[in-house]
Amino acid sequence: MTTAVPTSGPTPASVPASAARVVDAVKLYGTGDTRVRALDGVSVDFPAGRFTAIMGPSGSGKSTLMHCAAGLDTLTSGSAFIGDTDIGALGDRRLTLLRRRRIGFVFQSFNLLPTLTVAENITLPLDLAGERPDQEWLDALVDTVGLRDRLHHRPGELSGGQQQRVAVARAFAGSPDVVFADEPTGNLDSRSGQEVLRLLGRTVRQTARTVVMVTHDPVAAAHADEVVFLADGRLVDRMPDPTAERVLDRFKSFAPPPLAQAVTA
Ligand SMILES: Nc1ncnc2c1ncn2[C@@H]1O[C@H](COP(=O)(O)OP(=O)(O)OP(=O)(O)O)[C@@H](O)[C@H]1O
Repeated sequence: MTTAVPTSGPTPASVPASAARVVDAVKLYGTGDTRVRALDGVSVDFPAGRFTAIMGPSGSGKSTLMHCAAGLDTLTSGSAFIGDTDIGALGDRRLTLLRRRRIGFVFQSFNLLPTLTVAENITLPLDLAGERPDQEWLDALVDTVGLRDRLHHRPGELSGGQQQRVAVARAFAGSPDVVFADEPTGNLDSRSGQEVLRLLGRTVRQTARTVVMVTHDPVAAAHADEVVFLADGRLVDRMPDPTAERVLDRFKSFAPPPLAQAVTA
């Protein structure tokens, strides 16, 4: 894989100390006996220019936190900000525009359009937003993800790892304030997963972009600059400069025994 990394490119629209944050976030699902408190008063900031991992046992609220922070879902109470923008105060149209222009997404299942080429998939969010791509930035991104010789292929002709690298390039193509990644290595073998994680880490460190990644994998979390831990819908710890071993140790103290064993296995 090519290791070139874009060093220039457009500056994100705004670069405050926090690329994203939630304040006193509460999210309830259901009503009555079936009511679930998925987020129970979480306040957390995701610093600009950093790679943050969200970890916690299954059901601890990781995906809910990410979805609410990214404006894909709404909080029951509390606030979510992208930069200085309170996304709860935006109407549907402005929220859609904000998601298109200031947020990138990487999902476990790649979510590429099979009929489009790699090049078309990478620029799709920009095309939808009616924006012209910054060609220099795109060129550098394509080199970073190592897919220059695949630009005219379709996703079905690529391996899972290559498809996820396309999804990473797509997420960064519009130079968003923050890229949210939900279990980005969940469908990959460990070697391809490591490549994607290194790619995320390199892009953050060498271009001052911001990534927030949900994972249940201590090895994946160790690629981040910091790990925030959730348990039962609450923020229970933060760990700067994580290693897989320290993350696993900390994780075991939050997870019920069967889960801790599953992660160790
Ligand atoms: N749409 C929903 N309706 C009802 N309950 C939900 C919904 N989405 C999530 N929940 C519940 O909210 C809690 C938190 O779920 P969430 O998916 O955020 O956890 P998670 O930490 O991401 O879990 P996992 O690691 O298993 O993906 C869980 O108890 C879950 O069952």
